[in-house]
Order: sequence, then C-alpha cells, then structure tokens
Amino acid sequence: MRDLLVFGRTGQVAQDLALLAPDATCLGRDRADLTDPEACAAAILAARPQAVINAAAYTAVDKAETDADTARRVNADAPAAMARACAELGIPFLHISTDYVFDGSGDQPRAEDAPTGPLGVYGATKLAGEAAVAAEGGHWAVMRTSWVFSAHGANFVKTMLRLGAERDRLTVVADQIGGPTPAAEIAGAALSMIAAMRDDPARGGVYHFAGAPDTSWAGFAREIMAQASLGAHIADIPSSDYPTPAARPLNSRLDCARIAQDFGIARPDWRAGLARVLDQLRDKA
Ligand SMILES: NC(=O)C1=CN([C@@H]2O[C@H](COP(=O)(O)OP(=O)(O)OC[C@H]3O[C@@H](n4cnc5c(N)ncnc54)[C@H](OP(=O)(O)O)[C@@H]3O)[C@@H](O)[C@H]2O)C=CC1
Ligand SMILES: Cc1cn([C@H]2C[C@H](O)[C@@H](COP(=O)(O)OP(=O)(O)O[C@H]3O[C@@H](C)C(=O)[C@@H](O)[C@H]3O)O2)c(=O)[nH]c1=O
Ligand SMILES: [Mg+2]
Repeated sequence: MRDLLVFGRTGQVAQDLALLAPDATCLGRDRADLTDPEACAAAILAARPQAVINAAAYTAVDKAETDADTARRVNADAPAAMARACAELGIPFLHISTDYVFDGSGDQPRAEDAPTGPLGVYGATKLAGEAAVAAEGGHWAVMRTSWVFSAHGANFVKTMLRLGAERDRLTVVADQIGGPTPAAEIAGAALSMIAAMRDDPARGGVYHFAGAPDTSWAGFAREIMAQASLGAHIADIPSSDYPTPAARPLNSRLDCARIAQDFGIARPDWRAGLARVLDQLRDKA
C-alpha cells in the first residue's frame, strides 16, 4: 500500500511489514522515538499518510518491571498520541497488543471482551495503550497477538536454536500454553485489516490473532529441535522452576473467531511458519 506509515523499522513485525509493503515508510527510533509521544503525532501530521500501523513497542518483559516509566510512555502514551493524530486526519490506525494483557487463569481460549488482568508492567502498559487508543475516538483497530517469532530480531526460536546447538538438554516451561505466531503472518493480517478498514469505516475494534495449534513453550521448543535436526532433549518444567522478574500468564490461548468472521483471516499454522523461518535463517547463514 502506498502512503502507509509504520512505526518501527528494526522489530520483527516491522521488518516483515517492510517486506510485504515495500512502498510503506517505516520510521525507526532515529526518526520517531516513542518516548516522545508528541514527536510521533507530529510525524503523522507531517507525512499525511492514508493509514498508520504501530509495530514499535517496549517488549522487554522482565526489564519493564524496573523501567515502568519508559514502558508506559512507549506502550501507552505514544500509541495514544498516534491515535489522536490519525483521528485528526480521519485515517485508520492499527495498533498491535499482546496476550499478556490477560491474567492467564483457566484453560479456555479468551475472546476479545474477556476480562483483562495483566500480571506485570509490560502487560499493564500494553493494556493502557489499548484503552488510550480506543479513547481517542478515531478509526482504530487493536490486534492482540502472542509469542511472535521470525528470522530477524530476538525471539524464542533463535534462543532455542542457539541453546540447542550448545547443550544436550534444555529445561523449558510446559505449563504456559499459547499460540506461537510468525511475524510475517502478523504483517500480512495487519495489511489486510488496514486495507479493509480503508474501504469500510465501520470496521474496527479489538481482534485476537495467534498461530495454531496452541502449545506450550516446551512443545514449541521440541518442534524447533525437530525441524532444525538438533538433538537436544527438551525437559518439561513448571513455571515455578523458571523464576523471572515478571510473571507470565499460564493460559495464553486466544479465541480468534472474530478476525475470521469480520476479515476472513484464519489462524496460521505456526509449524509451517517455523519451517519458512528456518529456511530464511539457512539462506542468511
Ligand atoms: N515479541 C513478541 O513475542 C510479541 C509482541 N507483541 C507485540 O507486537 C508488536 C511488535 O512486536 P515485535 O515486532 O516482536 O517487537 P520487537 O521486540 O522485535 O521490536 C520492537 C520494536 O520497537 C522499537 N522500539 C522500542 N522502543 C522504541 C522507542 N522508544 N522508540 C522507537 N522505537 C522503539 C524497537 O526499535 P529499536 O530496535 O530501536 O529498539 C523495535 O523496532 C508490539 O506491539 C508487541 O508488543 C505481541 C505479542 C508477542
Ligand atoms: C530461554 C528459556 C525460556 N524459557 C521460558 C521463559 C518464558 O516463560 C518462555 C518464553 O521465553 P521468552 O523470553 O521468549 O518469553 P517472553 O519474552 O515473555 O515472550 C513474550 O514476549 C512478549 C513481548 C509478548 O507479548 C508475549 O506474547 C510473549 O511472546 O520460555 C524456558 O523455560 N527455558 C529457557 O531456556
Ligand atoms: Mg522476550
């Protein structure tokens, strides 16, 4: 799409947006620092794009626990300013959020209107961002996704490939369940949503989008080892054996029926996405 403005240039989703939408303008930290929300709004008003996607965020879940002010500016105040500028221009704004807005109780998939209850600062600031975007009253959508991976940037797949090559045995949490999601699929879904929003001002709101089938981090790790032909044994552990500054939700299952119904976007199979990412990593090497 021409005249699409993207916040983020180096992130996983931002890089796949740049690949799928080569005409889009992707603003890195050097051109739009999200710790300066008004600068983000000014960048939109100066560029006068036809649509905006925010693919930048403070994603360091543990570090956020001791850096809450920065996380809040980046994850809540900046998206609010972006939504305000988009509302002023009358253009659609798509913002990306996370499964970590939920408390992870129970064992059923959560729909978009399920009660939230973030367990840490990252999730709390992302939830504040969602609320702030909605409160600006423009033409907005929030896509909540989970467990993002790709060939670029830092993610669980690349960590497991590194550790799996170094060790015979890895311990990985088996009681957190969710949907690993390829960044390329998120980028594709976001572009479809923004195109549909431009055609129909009635479309918008909160949408869940995650890869299928749901699995645990240990299950994800086992598939990574299998597809990469690494022999490291993955031993299941409970979250209590992997202490981290921020607690993670146990049940991260997202009910993705609404995005299928409203936009015709189905949950992608993350195992196929993983195969493509491993191919890309082999090509890079
Ligand atoms: N990663 C995941 O597992 C998940 C991510 N999400 C959400 O998906 C979206 C995309 O995430 P993903 O692609 O994985 O993100 P990454 O962690 O790969 O990248 C984050 C991006 O945000 C940018 N950024 C961070 N702080 C600032 C700042 N102050 N000013 C400008 N840019 C900044 C980074 O730039 P720089 O390189 O300069 O730091 C980078 O481009 C985010 O909204 C995230 O919350 C949702 C669920 C899971
Ligand atoms: C490296 C490693 C991690 N783990 C666990 C820790 C954690 O529970 C899980 C995944 O580790 P990560 O560090 O990738 O997790 P984390 O950074 O919390 O991932 C999250 O990032 C944010 C941005 C999101 O929005 C979420 O959807 C989610 O993807 O695996 C092990 O059990 N063993 C290991 O050797
Ligand atoms: Mg992480």
